[in-house]
Amino acid sequence: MSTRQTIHYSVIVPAYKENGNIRPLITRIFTALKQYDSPVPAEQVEVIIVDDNSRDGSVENVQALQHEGYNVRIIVRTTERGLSSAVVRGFQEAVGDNMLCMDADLQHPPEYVPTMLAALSPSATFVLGTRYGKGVEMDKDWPLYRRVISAGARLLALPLTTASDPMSGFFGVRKEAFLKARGLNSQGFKIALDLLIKAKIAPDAIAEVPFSFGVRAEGESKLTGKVMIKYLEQLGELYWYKFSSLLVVLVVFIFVILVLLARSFLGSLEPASQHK
Ligand SMILES: Nc1nc2c(ncn2[C@@H]2O[C@H](COP(=O)(O)OP(=O)(O)O[C@H]3O[C@H](CO)[C@@H](O)[C@H](O)[C@@H]3O)[C@@H](O)[C@H]2O)c(=O)[nH]1
Ligand SMILES: [Mg+2]
Repeated sequence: MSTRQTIHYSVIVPAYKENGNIRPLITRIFTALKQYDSPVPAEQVEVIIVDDNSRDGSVENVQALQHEGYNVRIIVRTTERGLSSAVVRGFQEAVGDNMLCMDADLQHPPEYVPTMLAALSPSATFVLGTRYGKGVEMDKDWPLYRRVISAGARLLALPLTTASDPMSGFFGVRKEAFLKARGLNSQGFKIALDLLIKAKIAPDAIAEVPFSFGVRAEGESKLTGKVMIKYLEQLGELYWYKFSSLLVVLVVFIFVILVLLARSFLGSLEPASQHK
């Protein structure tokens, strides 16, 4: 049995009404970790499900998995809701220094968990599962409207980060980098983007792991129009966060130029007034 001291890796799974997906998710994660070539030992990994009071049997399901020896626990929130804040809560509760976030619905392949966790290191403080890497593609069954939304959202984030897929919900971060982030936006869906900017992750500290984004195994997506509006609000906040100091410098620069121009203009008028 693992003790807190031996846990170096924490997998955080935000979940809302995902009972049907929990068992396959947990068993597939640990099966992958128990493979002989897994770069990460299964005994060093805990899984934390952050559930927003789904009351769909998820708690009982997790208890059954615990009895079978899986290192998984479930946090049930009753006063808060939302994907990003659930992820932040999971990161705060995590014992491991290497933390991974993944969806419950099996769209993020559990077989990638060992590679994603192993990609984190003191120099690679952020790992991003990317759907735009070499050799991968969105699942061919992904509806066109989702591809269009995803491409548009990605385009709007281009000025903010060099990461190829900052919209991804499959990502990891080192605890020390997470703790540096101030004022995380816990309203939206895009916690990875928020972290990349607010934890000031340098481009060369981002490891990217290409993966193919599957279709949801069970249940329904929670990506609604409201969530998309929240994303636009989040983008506005991040643009301000990142570029407001640049704006101040620009305004000061323009002001100095105007003062210099005014002085030289007034200077050019001076000899004429002296001849009067
Ligand atoms: N605790 C909690 N979990 C939530 C909530 N809303 C969603 N989740 C969980 O968050 C995960 C993703 O939710 P989905 O509803 O499956 O989202 P999606 O539309 O498939 O979006 C995914 O792909 C996007 C990229 O296109 C990602 O940006 C997004 O983060 C997510 O991974 C699932 O495990 C879901 O149960 C919530 O309010 N509370
Ligand atoms: Mg999904």
